[in-house]
Amino acid sequence: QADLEQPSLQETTNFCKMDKDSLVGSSCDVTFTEINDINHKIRHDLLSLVHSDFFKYFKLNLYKQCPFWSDSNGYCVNRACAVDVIEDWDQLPEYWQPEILGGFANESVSADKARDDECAFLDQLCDKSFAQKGQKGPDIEYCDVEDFDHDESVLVDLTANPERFTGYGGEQSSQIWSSVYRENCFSMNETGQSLAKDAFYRLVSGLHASIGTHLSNDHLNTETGKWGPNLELFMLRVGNFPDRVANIYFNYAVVAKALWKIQPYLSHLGFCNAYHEDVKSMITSVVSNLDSKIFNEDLLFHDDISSKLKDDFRSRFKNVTKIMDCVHCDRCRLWGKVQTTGYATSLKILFEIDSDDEDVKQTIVDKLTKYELIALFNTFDRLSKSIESINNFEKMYNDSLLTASDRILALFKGNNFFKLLSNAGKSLSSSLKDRSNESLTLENQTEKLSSKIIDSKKLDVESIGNVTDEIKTALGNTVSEVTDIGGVNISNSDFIEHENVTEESLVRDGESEDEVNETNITEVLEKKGASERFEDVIMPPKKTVVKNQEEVTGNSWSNAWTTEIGNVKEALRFIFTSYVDLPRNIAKMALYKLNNLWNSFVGVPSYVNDVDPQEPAYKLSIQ
Ligand SMILES: Cc1cc2nc3c(=O)[nH]c(=O)nc-3n(C[C@H](O)[C@H](O)[C@H](O)COP(=O)(O)OP(=O)(O)OC[C@H]3O[C@@H](n4cnc5c(N)ncnc54)[C@H](O)[C@@H]3O)c2cc1C
Repeated sequence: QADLEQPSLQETTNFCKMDKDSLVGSSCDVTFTEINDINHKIRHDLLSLVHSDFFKYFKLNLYKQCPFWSDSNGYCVNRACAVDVIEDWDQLPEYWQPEILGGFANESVSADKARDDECAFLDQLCDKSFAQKGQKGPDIEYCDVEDFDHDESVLVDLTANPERFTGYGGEQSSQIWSSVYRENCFSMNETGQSLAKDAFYRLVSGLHASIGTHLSNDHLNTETGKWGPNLELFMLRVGNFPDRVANIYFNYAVVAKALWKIQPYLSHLGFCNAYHEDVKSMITSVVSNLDSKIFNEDLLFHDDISSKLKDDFRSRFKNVTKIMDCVHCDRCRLWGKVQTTGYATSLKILFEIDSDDEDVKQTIVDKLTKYELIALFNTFDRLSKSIESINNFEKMYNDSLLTASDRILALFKGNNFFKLLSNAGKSLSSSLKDRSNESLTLENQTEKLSSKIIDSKKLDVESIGNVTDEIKTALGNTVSEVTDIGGVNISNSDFIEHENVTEESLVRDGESEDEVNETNITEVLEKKGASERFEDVIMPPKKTVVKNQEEVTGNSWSNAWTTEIGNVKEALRFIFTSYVDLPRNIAKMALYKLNNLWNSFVGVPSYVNDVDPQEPAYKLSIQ
């Protein structure tokens, strides 16, 4: 419900407002940017590591009863909630087979027996057993490590059951999350509690946010049936809440510090070198990029009083891991169990390996069960994947905020389009200058022509002056409309058909055919060689000179015939020239649109009127 009240993606800028150069937390001497850099370096090796045969199998009891309340209130029936457990032992690689490992002398051993001995078998996989518990000492466990050895436990290939959107939600998951957050109500009121309480909250919130990131990143698009990132969902669950994003980074720092801390003792362990030689080198290359300053665990529980707080912290976190047994969706339960076990292991390493005695440290690491180690590295991988996804989502988010003009700008910049456009602008402006010169010549010609007309026809001086002024204005605009925008010469006049200044326009502008002696105009133009000079001037078809009224009325059939033929010719000419003009018109339209976009981008009004000012160039005679 709270999510429904969230602002829409476009209304929020929280994602961008995060200061990535600030520290991840008061107990972390590392910035968000530094963690991004570390993650970038280790991502590949970490991924290979968790796909290795040692780290990809996890064992858990999927059918354990919820210890806190009756869980008969529902199951997740989606296919996506299901976990594919390993039932067919034969499908495992050869080196996992009992006979290869020498774990079972008798090949006829029953499948059940094999399952029972699975733990022993897995222990034999490595040079050193991770399952030795040693004698009972003080409780240093943050999760129930006995869980893995349960009769009903199943072996799961984590890579075959990715953590992603399952559709699990509603009251059931809400109940789980509120129980998890309720564990954060520490009863003690002592110094340091606020830091511990804060750390506890950040751990569970970071887990919650990391799960939210994965289900948004690997989300089922019900329309296309494809899995992929869903930015809108991510923003609703995580992206709009910088504190949630920060908590993922905090968890990353906590787990990374735990790995850094056990690094010297890991070298003592034989990680299945016989089967996967790279495992050790992959661990080294991941952990060697981590730094002790990434998280300072000493700030949390540093004196005797706080040891009580630590006990409280430990038992509360253990409860969180147990709450995972109440999750109805198996796939969610699997990953909830893996990750809470991973955090529990990190906390054990951080808060219990505090002795100065190297042997004690080594013993604690040696006592880590194989499943704790698997959970630890897989939890680190989950956080690493979350951080990678957050960075991808941020790119998607920024892209979604780009306006259309920004996109064009980015495109132009990326393709060095400005250079091209400026070159185009130069050639355009020079061609326009040429055209302007031609137009000025035309203006002179027209003026001379006008005076000729005045002389020859002794017409009203004023009306001819008007005609000339109109022509001048039209020609003047052609020159003045060359605008310089941001160093790019784009002429609006290019979008105006200035070829319009034709003999026909002279005729039209010069009032009626009666007043302007068309023959004289043509004669003058011919004398001046105008047709050579004004190559781009489209000459209208010669008008049919109507000689006298009698001929017209006397032969109306032939008149109609001539008109129809004229119309057909005109139509054919129109079709033909349309094809010829098509490429040029497309180019002009593109330039026109670009100019409009540019004008709106730089915030100036559009100079070009969308309405075509010209009269149609072709007119059919309808009688
Ligand atoms: C252990 C566990 C594992 C799960 N794994 C998966 C999975 O793999 N795939 C899958 O699709 N679903 C999974 N879910 C379900 C998923 O976490 C959500 O509960 C579900 O998608 C419904 O989401 P929601 O928007 O209703 O709010 P929820 O995520 O259920 O959150 C409830 C309330 O908690 C608050 N909140 C949300 N996130 C945070 C945060 N990071 N920090 C602090 N407060 C927060 C908000 O106020 C929110 O309204 C899992 C649930 C659990 C309990």
